[in-house]
Amino acid sequence: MSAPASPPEGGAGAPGVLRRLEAAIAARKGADPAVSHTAALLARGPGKCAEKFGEEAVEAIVAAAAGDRANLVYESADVLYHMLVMLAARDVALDEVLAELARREGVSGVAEKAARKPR
Ligand SMILES: N=c1c2ncn([C@@H]3O[C@H](COP(=O)(O)OP(=O)(O)OP(=O)(O)O)[C@@H](O)[C@H]3O)c2ncn1[C@@H]1O[C@H](COP(=O)(O)O)[C@@H](O)[C@H]1O
Repeated sequence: MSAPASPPEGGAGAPGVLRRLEAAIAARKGADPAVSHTAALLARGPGKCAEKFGEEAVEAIVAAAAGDRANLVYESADVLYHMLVMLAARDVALDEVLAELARREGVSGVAEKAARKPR
């Protein structure tokens, strides 16, 4: 019997911490908003979750523009958490996003943009 084909190096999966965070967020759906920040956010609806993601992204942008490395790391963690909450609010799995990234692997952004332009 021949050996199974090797998966692409590194695979297309999320690191454990992102997987655990996605599961924690999913588990908070319908939980008591008084004891869970995630539940409180989800209870306010997908629009509010998207708005919070935008606010956190701006905070990361400010840190990056200021060259505040420590704050950029901190705010980027907030961005990732709030992105997962926003996705959960719309029932989009992290795997769907990762599959899109995997699909793009090896496709130059410059070539992709050129292909989109009308001929
Ligand atoms: N990773 C996070 C995480 N990152 C940031 N935050 C919270 O996100 C909030 C962002 O602060 P803001 O002041 O911007 O938001 P806010 O307090 O809603 O203020 P307003 O804008 O509403 O005035 C803070 O309360 C942070 O504690 C997080 N809350 C939860 N998690 C993860 O989610 C898990 C479940 O948390 P709970 O849902 O709270 O049980 C935790 O174990 C963590 O792993």
